Amino acid sequence: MQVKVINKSNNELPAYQTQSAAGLDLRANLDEPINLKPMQRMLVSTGLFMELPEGYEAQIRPRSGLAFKHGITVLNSPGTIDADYRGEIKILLVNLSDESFLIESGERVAQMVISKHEQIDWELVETLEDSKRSAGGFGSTG
Ligand SMILES: O=c1ccn([C@H]2C[C@H](O)[C@@H](COP(=O)(O)OP(=O)(O)OP(=O)(O)O)O2)c(=O)[nH]1
Ligand SMILES: [Mg+2]
Repeated sequence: MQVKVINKSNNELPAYQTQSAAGLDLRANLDEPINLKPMQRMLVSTGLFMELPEGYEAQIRPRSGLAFKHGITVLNSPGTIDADYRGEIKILLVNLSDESFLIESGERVAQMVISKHEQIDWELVETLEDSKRSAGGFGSTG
């Protein structure tokens, strides 16, 4: 995959931490640490620019440990990176705890899953084929 990295303080590419991990951990790439106050949201730089292959997307997701221990999550989770996006990958973090959280440059603050996806063409019809579920939703199965 084509990747351009503009690093401020570290030059590690996002990496899978274990052999079969789905997510590549993303590191904050900062001039100076960010102190994220309770309920504050902030766009965090990664220094990464990518060229995803056509038909692929990347999702920016929270790290469970940060969410559990510190209430730090990705506000727009999962963030969507389009294949034609050429700008810097940014992470929209929010602090849902009642304590400030210090983000240092190089810290792994989120993860990115790269997946194949489809694009559809609409075909307008008058009626849809019925199914056992039909229009039942929102707990209709009990
Ligand atoms: O967490 C994210 C989400 C998005 N993006 C970048 C890549 C993506 O391709 C672009 C647009 O994202 P999205 O479509 O979610 O935002 P929008 O509010 O619909 O903006 P736009 O009008 O630019 O599509 O912003 C990020 O860097 N991080
Ligand atoms: Mg959009």
